Amino acid sequence: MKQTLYKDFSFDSAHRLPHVPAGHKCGNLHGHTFGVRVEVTGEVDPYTGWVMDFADLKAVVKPLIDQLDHCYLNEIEGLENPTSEVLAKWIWDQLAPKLPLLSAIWVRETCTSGCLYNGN
Ligand SMILES: Nc1nc2c(c(=O)[nH]1)N=C([C@H](O)[C@H](O)COP(=O)(O)OP(=O)(O)OP(=O)(O)O)CN2
Ligand SMILES: [Zn+2]
Repeated sequence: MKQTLYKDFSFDSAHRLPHVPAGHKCGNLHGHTFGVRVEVTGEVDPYTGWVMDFADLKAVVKPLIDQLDHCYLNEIEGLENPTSEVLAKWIWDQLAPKLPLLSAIWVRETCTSGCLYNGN
């Protein structure tokens, strides 16, 4: 039986979107408390009753979140245009080699806006 687990993280950072039309508010430097949800999908081990330990998931993801926290995202290699879409794929690319069961990355920029990337 396969099931999907998730763990939520957040970080506070600044960004601006350099490719928006002139006058677009997101071309200005601004900040968000970004939300990141990391999902893994796999078989539930019949003995442990879990796909993987939430603590092990956190141990893999937290160092990356710490790298993004309190920084100017545009200065990070690969995040020169840090839309939610670019950020979700960037996070996927960083985590996939370390999390074989990775099945989705959610990035939330505001209470009402976000992005889902599942590696396709
Ligand atoms: N497809 C995308 N569109 C926008 C992105 C993005 O990453 N991908 N990003 C932004 C801005 O960064 C902006 O900070 C968030 O936009 P928005 O949801 O419009 O923010 P609001 O607070 O104005 O939203 P409300 O509708 O007031 O909740 C813009 N677009
Ligand atoms: Zn923004």
